[in-house]
Amino acid sequence: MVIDRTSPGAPVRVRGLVKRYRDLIAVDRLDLDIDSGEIFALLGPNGAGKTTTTEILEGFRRRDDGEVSVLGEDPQVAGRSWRSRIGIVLQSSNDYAELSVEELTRHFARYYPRARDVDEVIGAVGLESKRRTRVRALSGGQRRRLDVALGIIGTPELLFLDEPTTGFDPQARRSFWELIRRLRDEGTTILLTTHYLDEAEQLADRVGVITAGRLVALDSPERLGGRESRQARVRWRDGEEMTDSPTRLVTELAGRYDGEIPGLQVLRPTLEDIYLSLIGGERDE
Ligand SMILES: Nc1ncnc2c1ncn2[C@@H]1O[C@H](COP(=O)(O)OP(=O)(O)OP(=O)(O)O)[C@@H](O)[C@H]1O
Repeated sequence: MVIDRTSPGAPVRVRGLVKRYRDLIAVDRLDLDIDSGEIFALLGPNGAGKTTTTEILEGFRRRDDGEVSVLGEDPQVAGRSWRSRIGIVLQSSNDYAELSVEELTRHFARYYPRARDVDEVIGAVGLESKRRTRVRALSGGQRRRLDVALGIIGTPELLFLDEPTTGFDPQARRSFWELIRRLRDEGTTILLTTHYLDEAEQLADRVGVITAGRLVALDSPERLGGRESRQARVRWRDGEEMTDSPTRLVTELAGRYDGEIPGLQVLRPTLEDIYLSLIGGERDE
């Protein structure tokens, strides 16, 4: 199914967003644009303001200042039809312990004017074999997958994913990533918050890093924080060197060893290395 977009312009546009909790400034004049059809990952340490920001975008929290437009409307006043165009992965399934996977998914589908096919969605999250199982008998990771199913059943134009793969086994994460890419390819815009940097690397078209309620970096995972121009670490059995030109060093080493360089590794900074340097963390090699 391909999304038919009714609102022109960026699906998410935030200008000067401020949110205070008493004397704590949780979001501090944040500007953010999320483009149509992209996967945008919002990263930041615990307490950085990610949940506050997403919940303001979802219309669940009020802001103190700034402008927010989500699918062309102000989430603070937007109504039911707007809500049916966004998807949120909540931990909803826990509230329906006695329903089966299929019953619950069908139940949610009825709320949406453009619901996806129930069987297709259950298949997409890999729960076919649990179709008739009650929610209370699902494992933690299976429940989370069901939550994802409930978040996408309405064919949302904009999907919010808050730490979606917590508790997934590695295989389930891989197939979840595939599903998310497929949704993006169909035209869904996705806002992802995650503490898994490999997930952001795998999925995100762009990454924004926030600390203390402010956006401190914004770029593609490959370019974030000048990543592509950082030095590489060349490591081999007998040594290690930081260099701007790893190819030249490796060629030289190959000559030195007359062929295979024992234990050769060329290491570029990972997204996690870059992230930690951006938020001021240090990491031992
Ligand atoms: N309802 C609230 N009342 C008071 N303070 C709050 C409330 N919600 C959040 N905060 C504070 O606002 C700041 C931002 O919290 P938020 O939940 O947005 O962070 P986060 O980036 O989502 O963190 P995490 O990665 O831990 O989920 C924190 O210092 C938090 O203690």
